[in-house]
Amino acid sequence: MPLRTLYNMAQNKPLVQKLLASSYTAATKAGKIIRDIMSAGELGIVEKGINDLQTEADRSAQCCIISNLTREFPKVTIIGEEGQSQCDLPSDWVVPDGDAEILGKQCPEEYLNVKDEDIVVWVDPLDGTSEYTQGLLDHVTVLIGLSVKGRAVGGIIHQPYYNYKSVKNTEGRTMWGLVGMGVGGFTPLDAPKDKLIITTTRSHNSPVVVQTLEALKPDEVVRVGGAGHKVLLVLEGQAHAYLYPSSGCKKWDTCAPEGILEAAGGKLVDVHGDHYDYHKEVEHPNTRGILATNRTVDNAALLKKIPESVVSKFPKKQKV
Ligand SMILES: Nc1ncnc2c1ncn2[C@@H]1O[C@H](COP(=O)(O)O)[C@@H](O)[C@H]1OP(=O)(O)O
Ligand SMILES: [Mg+2]
Repeated sequence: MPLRTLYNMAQNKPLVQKLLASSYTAATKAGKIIRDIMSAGELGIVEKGINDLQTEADRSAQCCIISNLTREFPKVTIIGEEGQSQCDLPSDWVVPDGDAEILGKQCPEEYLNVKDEDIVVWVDPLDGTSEYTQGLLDHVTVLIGLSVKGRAVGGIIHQPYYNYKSVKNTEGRTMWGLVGMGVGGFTPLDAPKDKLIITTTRSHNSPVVVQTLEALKPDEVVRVGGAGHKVLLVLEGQAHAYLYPSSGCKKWDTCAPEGILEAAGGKLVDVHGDHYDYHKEVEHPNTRGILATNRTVDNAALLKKIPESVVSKFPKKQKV
């Protein structure tokens, strides 16, 4: 599409739709940066905490996403995993346009009057950092989540190494979702009937995770890295549920996955069945654990199988 046409199209669109479209192109560019840094071989690994790494790819991908979005949406709050420090955006990391497919959609009515101050964007520039450093590249995702008035309503999951084992020089894939508008870049699928497949952490295991899995008696446990990757397995029916009874994940790990999953008819809640809040003052850790389910799964029925001795370890959401 000619650039001028795309520009005019974007001008007339509501803020949430423009943000989603620009997040799509920013996440895709961040994926290219992540692949380039891996190819160059200088990962620049820093230990942020116990079992918590950061690489040059995390830093550069965040620089690309936050700088591009801040340039276009200076009044929107954007919170990134790697802090808020400003960076100089190289000219070839600038993404001038949003995604044309998203901009071409009809925006649901509920977003028409959403203002800058109603939105918080949660950015995980590289989810699955330990797996990235270990060469488990298909576990890596770039996550940009959109929350409106505290609820996760949509976002982008970009998988920079999608099919990299079979496709030479893969450019990855970029998936989007917005509650009320639908999803794109992938096909949501039902989980298989008559069995239970649960995906959970591979790099942050704990006795509570093991105890909970035993109680749910799954037919199969799929241990992979990254919150984004695990929710993709749920979205595409390769797992019925993503279970993580732990407080390790943060808001930037779950905002985009939750928004896209809910746009596809699934659900992501804490171990008590409550949604997380994503407003700008909220604490970053998801201290109440996670259960995300495929659109065909009865989330509440699965929650009931989590033993009370596990559920009681997690605080309940404070009602306001
Ligand atoms: N204990 C923890 N410390 C730091 N990050 C964690 C922890 N547990 C989970 N995470 C984050 O949540 C994501 C999902 O966890 P897991 O892969 O263990 O299921 C991880 O990719 C990691 O994000 P990141 O890789 O962006 O630091
Ligand atoms: Mg993460």
